[in-house]
Amino acid sequence: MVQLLKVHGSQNKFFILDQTALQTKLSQPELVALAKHITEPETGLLDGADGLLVIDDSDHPDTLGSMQVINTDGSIASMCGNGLRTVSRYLSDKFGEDQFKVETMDSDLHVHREADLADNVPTFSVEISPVTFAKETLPFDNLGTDTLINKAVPEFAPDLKFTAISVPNPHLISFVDEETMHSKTLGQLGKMLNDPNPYFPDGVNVSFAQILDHNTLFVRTYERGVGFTNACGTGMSATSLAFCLNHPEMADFDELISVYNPGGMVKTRVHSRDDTFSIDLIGNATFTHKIEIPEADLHANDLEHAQITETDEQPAYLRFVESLKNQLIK
Ligand SMILES: N[C@H](CCC[C@H](N)C(=O)O)C(=O)O
Repeated sequence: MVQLLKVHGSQNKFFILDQTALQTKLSQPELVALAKHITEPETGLLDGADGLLVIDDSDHPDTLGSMQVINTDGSIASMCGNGLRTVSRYLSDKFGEDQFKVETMDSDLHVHREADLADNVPTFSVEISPVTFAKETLPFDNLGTDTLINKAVPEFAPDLKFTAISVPNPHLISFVDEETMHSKTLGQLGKMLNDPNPYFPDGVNVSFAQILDHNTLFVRTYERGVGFTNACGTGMSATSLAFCLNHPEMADFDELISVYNPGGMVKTRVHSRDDTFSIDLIGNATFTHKIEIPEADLHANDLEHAQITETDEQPAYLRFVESLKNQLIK
């Protein structure tokens, strides 16, 4: 029997599979097939999820493992901020370390355990980097510019300004008012830029942000390869950087920024050192279910015999979200 986990960061939900626990690791096609199946709301497990996080060994210095990110459509992402917090907790529990690195597609990222955000809400801080604005790194094209920083793009939306950042997965960000936040614009733009289009050939995660107060945002994201999620860790991180760059009167580098989202809240801290940026993403790493399944069934992508045990962490997380509402209302 093999154990998988169902986890979330700000209720951006994932399944975690640790390849090192298998007699025979799943092949890449088997991993992609499993990701597309297990995350399906109807035919998957536990009403599905926003992706599959695959943990494996790493021989890089100071790392305790590697993370691969597979979206619900089977596409591979170079990074996942909410997911990396849950992978960090898994590796921390497995090896008894609280500060280490995790190998990801583009770089080995520093992670460490933080004090719990609330009772029974385990919390981690993860490094989001490398950060670039160059169009080749997203990639984007046909926008008449090599970098897109707080610029109008009428082709996207008539009266919004946009910022494009890769962290290193691709993000397109716009600061909007309440009415625009709750309009159909985000969904329409997210779909347009993730269907075949002349601007983002690999697609892009699209985030709308509302400035609530000094160092305080609300962010909603339409994710590449997934669609709307409760939160997008790399999206909230990239948006925090855009916040510091585009609204310096409302946001401070090196200070904690509270980023509320439909799934809860995370904190970010944006660092700028001689023209390179990185972001600390701090938030919950909640494990909601343990799943036991025969290894052969995993290879066969057969979920019929999965045995599921719920943990006591989701009620604790919901109490944390409830406490936020009181904070926000003040
Ligand atoms: N959909 C993203 C990957 C997951 C990122 C998100 N879930 C996060 O927490 O950063 C992409 O294709 O770039």
